[in-house]
Amino acid sequence: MAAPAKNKIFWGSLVHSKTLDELEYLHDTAVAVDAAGKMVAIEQGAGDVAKAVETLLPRLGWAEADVDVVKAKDGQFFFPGFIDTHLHASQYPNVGIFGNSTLLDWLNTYTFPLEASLSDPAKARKVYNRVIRKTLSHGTTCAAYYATVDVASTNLLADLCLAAGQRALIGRVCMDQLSPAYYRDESPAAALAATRASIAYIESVDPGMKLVRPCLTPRFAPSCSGPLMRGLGALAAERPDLPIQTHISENKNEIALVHELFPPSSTGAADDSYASVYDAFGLLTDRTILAHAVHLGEAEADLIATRGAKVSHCPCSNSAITSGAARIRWLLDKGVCCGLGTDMSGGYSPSVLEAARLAALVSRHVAMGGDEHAKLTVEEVLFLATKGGAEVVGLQREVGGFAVGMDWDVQLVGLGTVDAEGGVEGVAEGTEEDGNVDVFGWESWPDRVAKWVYNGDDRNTKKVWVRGRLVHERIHS
Ligand SMILES: Nc1nc2[nH]cnc2c(=O)[nH]1
Ligand SMILES: [Zn+2]
Repeated sequence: MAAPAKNKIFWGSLVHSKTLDELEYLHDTAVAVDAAGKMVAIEQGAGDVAKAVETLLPRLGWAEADVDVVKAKDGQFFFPGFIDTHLHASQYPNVGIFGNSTLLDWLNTYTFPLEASLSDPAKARKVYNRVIRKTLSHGTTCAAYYATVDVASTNLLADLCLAAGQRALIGRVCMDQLSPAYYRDESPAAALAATRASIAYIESVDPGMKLVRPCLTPRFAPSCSGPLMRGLGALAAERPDLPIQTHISENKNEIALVHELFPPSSTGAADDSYASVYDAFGLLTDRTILAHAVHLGEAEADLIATRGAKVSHCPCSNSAITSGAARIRWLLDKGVCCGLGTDMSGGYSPSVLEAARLAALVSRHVAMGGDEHAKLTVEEVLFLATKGGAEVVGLQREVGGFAVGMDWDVQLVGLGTVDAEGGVEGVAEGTEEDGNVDVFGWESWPDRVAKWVYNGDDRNTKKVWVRGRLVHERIHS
């Protein structure tokens, strides 16, 4: 049996987003985290870890023996865990396998056969365990997962997230049309019953939805009939505590298909936009996570902003399967809340840091198209990866930054050797385990963070906690 959770005090440098375009650097800072994983005190400027502990213990009424102290080495920093706002756990074995396909042929060729095969519980266990471990090792403390149509394996994903300690939204995929007969819900009623069954199971294994929560998941408009979307809209109204996730406007052929399948005369929508289809079925809400949003028109982007729906930007996937370049600055300027998604396996990388880097690069391609204002900074992509993502998944009060009352969902980042003190014991400077980022010691903190964003990887993610529980540690940390 696992040892009971203890109170903890973390000490060192902390970096997090203050606003979209500003990072805050807190040095010589101690954070007290109670046994439930909540930050209960933040103390700056004690001078060293011992003095910080000495100050905090009597104030909190904690005995020294009941507290674990975790000190970041010089040059290391605590950073909020990443939020992956869109990924398909069931597609993980296919990362990197997409050839020259685009969305609709990619789904039929690569994706549906793999997802269908995960109704084999042994295979699902293997795939889900791997994707959880891999994303944790890249600092993803919270993931908005799509599982498959199959209820049992969807429920298994929730079980495995709980066991590994990863915070997650778990979506049983709803789809009752336009996929092969071997992989779809039999009817709208069957899809709704299966969704309810999965919700009930996930609530039973994590009653307070402390770590995992069910997420209503109409795959995307083309694979859901009108009656299924209407039923899901009704369920969304019945359960205002549950998030909703789907795809929107990723690929031009997909959009043409939506126009064909859902003319406004069939839905009662105000116009023929993709967003209006979801809106007509009650699925465009402030709890809705819309992945991609690449080819939105002006009016539908305004509708998304008005409804308070959120966007998951997936630059790796949008580039890999040549969907297009999403205009994130344009969406942010409209007040649309955005986060980042790896969208495995449309995207090939499990890393939200990579997604941040690609968000910066794709924004430069948008800028090269004529809109200089489109460029996203290091500060902005890190905001999307953490605070923005937290709001996208509806957990902005719990995670995404450092504040009393929030949960300790945090990664410890260590860059290449800074000096004898900051280096990692047993790791020689410039070796593979030292990582891809070389820090010479004269860089400012913003420059170090920029080097991490552009050159970092999982070797820099030394430790990861969710709700105060250590859920990943590199051998050399
Ligand atoms: N990228 C991506 N887009 C989709 N649209 C519908 N299903 C999918 C999916 O699995 N991946
Ligand atoms: Zn997707």
